[in-house]
Amino acid sequence: MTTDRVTPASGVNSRPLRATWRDYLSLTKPKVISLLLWTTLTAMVMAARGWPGLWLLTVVSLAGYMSAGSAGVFNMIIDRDIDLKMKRTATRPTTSGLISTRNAAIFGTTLQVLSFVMLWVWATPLAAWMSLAGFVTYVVVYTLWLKRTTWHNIVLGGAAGCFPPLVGWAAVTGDLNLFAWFLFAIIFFWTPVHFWALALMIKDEYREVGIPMLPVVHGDRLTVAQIGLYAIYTVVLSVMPVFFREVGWLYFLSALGLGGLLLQRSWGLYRHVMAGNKVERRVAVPLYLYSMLYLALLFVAAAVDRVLLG
Ligand code: HEM
Ligand SMILES: CC(C)=CCC/C(C)=C/CC/C(C)=C/COP(=O)(O)OP(=O)(O)O
Repeated sequence: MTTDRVTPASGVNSRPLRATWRDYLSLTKPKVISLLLWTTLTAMVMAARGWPGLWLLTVVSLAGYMSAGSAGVFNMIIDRDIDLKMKRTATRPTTSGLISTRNAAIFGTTLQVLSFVMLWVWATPLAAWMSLAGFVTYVVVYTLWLKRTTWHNIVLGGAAGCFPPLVGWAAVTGDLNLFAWFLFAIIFFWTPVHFWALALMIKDEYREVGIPMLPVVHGDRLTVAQIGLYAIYTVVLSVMPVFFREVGWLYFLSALGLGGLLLQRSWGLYRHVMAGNKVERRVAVPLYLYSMLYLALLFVAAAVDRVLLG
């Protein structure tokens, strides 16, 4: 049973601990959201081919944060049993009982409802629907359904993280074009590279709690091969918008340069593991960290290109 209040484990001070706003904020996974929001805001600039306006940027940033944050809250409620057993997640307020399930659910619901209304009223209804679709995909498709049942969880459930650029695009134009769907697809193929590089390092924790992540189910070799494949898909897909004249040479060169580094790091990890070595942090961490820089810079390049050359 989770409670609203917990007492310090030491027992020295019996004063009950109360959750602060920082604890509630931590339920929203702020660091992950920073990159999700980055893809939303840069997509807005791409859609507007310029400055989308301070008001719209502010509304979408706030509402986007609240929607993705709400998804994080429900993910932490649903997963509190396994989060409790993994070192990385054991201290989350939902697992320690610092924030009760009921309070977390009220918080998450409030964020989602407010976000939907804000996007509907001050952006566009399609932006509100796209945001809700991201929420449902993360909470229902990924967390409730796929995460515990199949190693395809990341590829299919990862679609959740592809919605933020659609939210941004729809907020500016009221609809979605082919280029917006390219942005969706780039994140779709990027996600396995991002996550499996990390999963290789924390697979023992996933094994212990019975989560069928790819390295747990099929081992390191197949995982690095899949990472390499998805890195190739990502890079190929990232240059395709150029051939549809959606972006120009500035983006093209950036996508090739950034993509080249993604392939190089994936190849390094592949060779390391295929040579019979155990996965080491010094080869997996750089790929995991670079994957985030890659996505952030690729989206900047597309935005700058469409503003300057569009
Ligand atoms: C199925 C999809 C995804 C899974 C399973 C996943 C999983 C993870 C995990 C387990 C971490 C480690 C966080 C920690 O240390 O607590 C992480 C970090 C991160 N992820 Fe993802 N991720 C996914 C998609 C995304 C997407 C779509 C984005 C943004 C576009 C993203 C951005 C980040 C960022 C910025 C971090 C670093 C956070 C930090 O330093 O604490 N992730 N991800
Ligand atoms: C538009 C919109 C609302 C989109 C929402 C998309 C969203 C919140 C994506 C987050 C992806 C993510 C952090 C997955 C990790 O979950 P996990 O359960 O595997 O990680 P954990 O073990 O750290 O909890």
